[in-house]
Amino acid sequence: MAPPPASPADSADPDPRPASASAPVPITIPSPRELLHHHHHLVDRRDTPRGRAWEPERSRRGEAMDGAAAAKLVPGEAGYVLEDVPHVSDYLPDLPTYPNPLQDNPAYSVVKQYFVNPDDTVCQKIVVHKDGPRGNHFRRAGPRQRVYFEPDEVHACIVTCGGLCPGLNTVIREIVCGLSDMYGVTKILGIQGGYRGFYARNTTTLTPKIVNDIHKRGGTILGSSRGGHDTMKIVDSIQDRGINQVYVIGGDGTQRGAGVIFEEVKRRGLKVSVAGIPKTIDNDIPVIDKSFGFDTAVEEAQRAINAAHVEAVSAENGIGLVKLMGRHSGFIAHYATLASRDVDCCLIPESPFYLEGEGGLFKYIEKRLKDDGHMVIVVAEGAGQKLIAETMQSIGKDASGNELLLDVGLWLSQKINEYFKKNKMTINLKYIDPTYMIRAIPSNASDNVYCTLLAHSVVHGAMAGYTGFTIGQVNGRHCYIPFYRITEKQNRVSITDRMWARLLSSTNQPSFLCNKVVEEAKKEQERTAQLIDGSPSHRKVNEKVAVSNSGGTK
Ligand SMILES: Nc1ncnc2c1ncn2[C@@H]1O[C@H](COP(=O)(O)OP(=O)(O)OP(=O)(O)O)[C@@H](O)[C@H]1O
Ligand SMILES: O=P(O)(O)OC[C@H]1O[C@](O)(CO)[C@@H](O)[C@@H]1O
Ligand SMILES: [Mg+2]
Repeated sequence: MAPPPASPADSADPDPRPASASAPVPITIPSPRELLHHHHHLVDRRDTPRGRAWEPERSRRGEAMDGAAAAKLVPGEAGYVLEDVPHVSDYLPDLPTYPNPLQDNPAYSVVKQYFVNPDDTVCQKIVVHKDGPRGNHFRRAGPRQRVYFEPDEVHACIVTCGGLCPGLNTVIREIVCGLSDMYGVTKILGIQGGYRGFYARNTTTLTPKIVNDIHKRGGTILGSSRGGHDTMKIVDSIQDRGINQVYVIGGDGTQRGAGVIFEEVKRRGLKVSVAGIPKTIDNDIPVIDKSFGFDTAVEEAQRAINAAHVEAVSAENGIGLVKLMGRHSGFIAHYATLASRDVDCCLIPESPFYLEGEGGLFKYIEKRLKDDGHMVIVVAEGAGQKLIAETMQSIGKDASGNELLLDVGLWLSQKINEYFKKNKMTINLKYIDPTYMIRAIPSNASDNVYCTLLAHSVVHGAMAGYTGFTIGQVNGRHCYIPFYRITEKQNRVSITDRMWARLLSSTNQPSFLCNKVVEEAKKEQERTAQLIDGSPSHRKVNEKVAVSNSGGTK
């Protein structure tokens, strides 16, 4: 039988969050827009491609931004700021806590210092200057000595939303096994078909036995969907079913949806942890080191690039053209190109290119064919969309409001063929589109381990009562990140970064950049660096703290 609950007041709990008496008192800064004013994405995202994507649900997005408005910023010495995540006890202050059952688990009890220190945080910016501020930190993930849910009390659910990605089934498996093996939880529901499954589909019971083999399969055993996020119906379903831990696996849209669910759960005063596991094959989620499935995608892309290379070298003036995924962020194309070394040109959404004239793509292809007799081009699906739109009509949006892309691969094939026909030069172009084949495979070994750790860390967080957070690896350490930090901007390839320069030097392709584009890209990088550094906002936080400590006003 579980030991009786200890009241938060009299327990000698070394962890539970409003931490020890000596720890800095968390302050709630009412307006992060003010604190993070230099970060334009937070102000109004209606004009950004992503902002537009959510227009049908703008009111909900508005609510999600309230999560940011209640940012829990805890300042410390030398410009240190902890950007903390919400906790169920923030709005339900008298909840009992329980000893973590892991302490009696033979597998884990041998680990020295198994429970993480409650004061551990993970810094967002790993490279700092001697006199620079220590910067932004997130709460370190991991098991706490005391938890806010008894195993018998937990009724968890898992949902997967958005596009497929290698590793989804591994994450599902490891949430189920983590809950069961580490915490003795037995009630776990699978929500079918994404968010709409909460109110429009039957649920599936998930047990370690049922999920035992699923990591060997691609896709998600729960199914997924776009659109259909009806907050009220979803939270009604959570409430009616008595669900108290919600694990949401998905991309930026999904995490935004989870943020809204969290706000509504909080408004209703429910003891429910809402936790996200970021998923996107595009690797476009900010803050975290990389998203799961990305490694697998880059590895699988090699097969398509190899095929393109073989085709190209075997024909007269052979051109192998491979399209890879990457709606707004060209990471897969970038890394697959760097890994392969057979690629002569990589085109990504972040780096505009042009076809005609000196320094354009056609002249470069011509030169490559004259020099080598063949070439391989990798293009990310979101590349060149503006160019294509000059001659083709937009094809609308998907159910979630994401702009549907025009097929850059087909368009480019046609343009290249036309150009060389006009110039009376024989070419043999083979276009390979492996996009869905790459996305649908199971995760590789390294992603399997990554997914396992993410799943276990998210379970520890929910059991400890944290909510409104996404689990993420930052500088190699797992931590709990507030939803709004994951959704406020997009991770994109920086074309003024050393990594992109490495690619340019490996392919020898033209940079296609005029000075104006380079300057704009540098400014954007500067803005992003400031956000990551957080120095202006941290100074503001510290100023505010100093003012409130001295009782003064400014
Ligand atoms: N602002 C929002 N508020 C509430 N729900 C949202 C919001 N944005 C997206 N969603 C919901 O999240 C789900 C997934 O969104 P979307 O289809 O954009 O995929 P995603 O999670 O971004 O993943 P990916 O783009 O990597 O495939 C959809 O059901 C959508 O309705
Ligand atoms: O599954 P769908 O709706 O065709 O979406 C494809 C999109 O999903 C992603 O795989 C993930 O966002 C993108 O790379 C791609 O543009
Ligand atoms: Mg998305």
